[in-house]
Amino acid sequence: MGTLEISGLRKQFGGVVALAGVDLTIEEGEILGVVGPNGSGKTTLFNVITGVHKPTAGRVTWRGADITGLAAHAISRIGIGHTFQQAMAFPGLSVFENVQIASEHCRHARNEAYPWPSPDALLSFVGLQDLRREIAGIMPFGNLRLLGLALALASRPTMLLLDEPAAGLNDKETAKLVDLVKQLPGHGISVCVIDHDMNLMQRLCRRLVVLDFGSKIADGPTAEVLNDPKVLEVYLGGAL
Ligand SMILES: Nc1ncnc2c1ncn2[C@@H]1O[C@H](COP(=O)(O)OP(=O)(O)OP(=O)(O)O)[C@@H](O)[C@H]1O
Repeated sequence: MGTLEISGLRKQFGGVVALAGVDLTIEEGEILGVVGPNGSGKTTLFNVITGVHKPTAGRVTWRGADITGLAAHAISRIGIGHTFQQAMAFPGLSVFENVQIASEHCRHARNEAYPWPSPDALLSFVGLQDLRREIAGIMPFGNLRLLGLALALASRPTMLLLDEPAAGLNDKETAKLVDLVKQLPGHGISVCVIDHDMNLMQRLCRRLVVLDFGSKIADGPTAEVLNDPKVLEVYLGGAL
């Protein structure tokens, strides 16, 4: 049994079918990648898992418990954290104050294996300890992304959903992010990541899922999925 199991997940916005009945398992300790063309349902999948949207049909279970349709704060409390495409820091506060507030807010979340006992420990993990007094709103974009990761980790998750974590980062910043994310399973945090960057996905994920028009069209080892003729044809127009 996986940590997070999704079955028959469907989400419609009026006449638009964003998810057309998706089955998906995220295993303990893995870094799973979800890819697909624009509009294929990736962000909707995250939004339904994290309680931003209620599904039209289907079921989400977490360690065997039905969590379908729970509110976002309840999903966060059981240990499913997420980052946003846009960094969600308080712009007028310092890096340290942002992480302190997030840590304080989530201090009752249960995660016995949580490895960062203080905001400074978290800042040290993401490499922002020397910038702890910087005002978040005037930080360069790459550092803001790292702060976004620290804020997500402050919720003491045992699973983290990352939505396009490397968008807008340069090669050096991306390498740093890859290094950090790859360490997460070793800290007891499973990861599911959405991104368009296949190079990034190959470096991060052993398993890839491909969505197309709200349906899963492939699920397996990354190299196999990227050579699947169906994926090449439907997702990449025949050439990767
Ligand atoms: N809140 C909403 N209201 C109406 N339609 C929506 C809403 N959110 C998503 N959709 C539609 O659902 C479909 C799936 O969108 P979604 O954002 O999940 O795709 P995506 O794979 O994340 O795309 P991208 O790669 O461009 O971020 C699209 O047709 C989109 O227009």
